[in-house]
Amino acid sequence: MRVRGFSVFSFFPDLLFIRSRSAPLPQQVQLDISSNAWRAIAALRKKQAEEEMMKVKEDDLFPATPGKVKIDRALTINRQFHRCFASTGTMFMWALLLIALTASYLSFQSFVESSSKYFPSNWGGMQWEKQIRASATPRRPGGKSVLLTGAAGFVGTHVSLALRKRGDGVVGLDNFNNYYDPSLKKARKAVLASHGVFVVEGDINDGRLLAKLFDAVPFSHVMHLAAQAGVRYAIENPASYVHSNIAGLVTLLEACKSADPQPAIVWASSSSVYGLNEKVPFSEIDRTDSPASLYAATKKAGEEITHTYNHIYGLSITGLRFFTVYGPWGRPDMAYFSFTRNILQAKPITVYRGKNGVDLARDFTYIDDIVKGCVASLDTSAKSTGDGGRKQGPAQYRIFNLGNTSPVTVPALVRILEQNLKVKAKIHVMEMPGNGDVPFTHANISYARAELGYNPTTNLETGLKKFVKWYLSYYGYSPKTGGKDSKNL
Ligand SMILES: O=C(O)[C@H]1O[C@H](OP(=O)(O)OP(=O)(O)OC[C@H]2O[C@@H](n3ccc(=O)[nH]c3=O)[C@H](O)[C@@H]2O)[C@H](O)[C@@H](O)[C@H]1O
Repeated sequence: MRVRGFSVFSFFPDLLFIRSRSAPLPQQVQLDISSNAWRAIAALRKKQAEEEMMKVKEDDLFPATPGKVKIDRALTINRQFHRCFASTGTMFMWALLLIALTASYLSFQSFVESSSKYFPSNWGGMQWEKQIRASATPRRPGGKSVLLTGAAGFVGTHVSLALRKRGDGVVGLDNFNNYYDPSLKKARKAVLASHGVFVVEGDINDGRLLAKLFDAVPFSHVMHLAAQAGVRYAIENPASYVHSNIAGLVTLLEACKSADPQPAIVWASSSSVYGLNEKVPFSEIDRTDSPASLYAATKKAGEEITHTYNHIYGLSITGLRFFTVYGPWGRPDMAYFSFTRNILQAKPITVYRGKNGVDLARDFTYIDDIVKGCVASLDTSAKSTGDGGRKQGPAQYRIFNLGNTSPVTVPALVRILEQNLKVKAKIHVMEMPGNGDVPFTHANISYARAELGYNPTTNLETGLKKFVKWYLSYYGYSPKTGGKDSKNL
């Protein structure tokens, strides 16, 4: 109880008074008490003795007889009130309580303010709402009104454009984070804007923003593509996967479940949920309980979480397991993209190899095929059955593989790039590090074929040719300068 050589009781003898009424003070504390404090205590004790005397007198004046019950009760309340506040010690306790309450209120206020600071509100206002509504309005009879998260991402941009081009209304949402070059995301946004798709800059974890969007527009569908992607980056930044792929997903589902009408939801899961599964090709009914990365684990968690919202709230859910999607406007963190950049800059590339020298293989799937699968999923999704946040009947729940059904090894991918770029790669081969990769992926797409009419038609040679063409034109690569005039390389 000592503060820098002083006793707290020296400053607040009432504290000691309160303490002394209940139990004797430890010797050390008693020694610390100044004579002023003792004088104050003596005065307080005298006052307390007088109060006790008063109490005895009142009890004598108003004995508890049947005829005087009313007066007794009133006086007793008065007396209790008096006792409660008369002692300075008790008053001190009330003051402490008041201070504590005020402090908790202020800290709550600052928590609320800091939460809204975390999600900068560069949204809202009449003009903003007008843009949202215009972008969400379909331009064909029976057109959909889609909220598309991750709209400035690779798959998000392509799906938004496809929907807009056929006359659906699309409002994009993207947080433009810096997982990879945000200028590429801004460039995609500009393309979308030129086609009349408005992209809101915001985070799927911002429940206020989501509520505002659903207030402004009765979205018929949500295409949820916002996520923390990348398998190996989860080693570096695990929290970002939990933030986007779990917390963000739940915040979005909460908004969807409360929306009126409830939208049907189509969202991006991943081939990585098959993890260490060795049965090929991977089928939707295969086990998915051995993820090899945190990314895979969060996508698997997403499948379970969406199932819960389907079961409890009647949300219509379609999960799409994408298989290593590639193409123009792609993701710079992916192998085909970073290999292209390095090959053009005459830098070495690292090609991982599996156990026993076996080449790694992926069921690389071209973006246009994926877009067709996404649009078909929206078109075949049933309505959600919930109303006013409550389920009114069973709702649709589906999961589809969207792959290409023809895996290609990573060295074969490099050879195709070399042919298209007309440059020989400097290849550094190393054993696959144990950081989340799986040796191969291979999709069985018969379910998607039957239900969605999904039919991938682009092989890796054709797809990479289109990618390289886009890459060279986007980055302004000129063979004459050896790429030295390229932007963002
Ligand atoms: O289908 C998915 O669910 C995932 O697909 C994608 O993951 P991956 O299949 O791992 O693609 P990607 O990184 O292009 O590596 C391709 C191959 O190159 C090998 N690889 C990679 C890098 C390198 O430097 N060297 C190398 O050999 C590497 O070992 C691998 O064998 C998405 O990124 C992911 O977000 C998710 O959607």
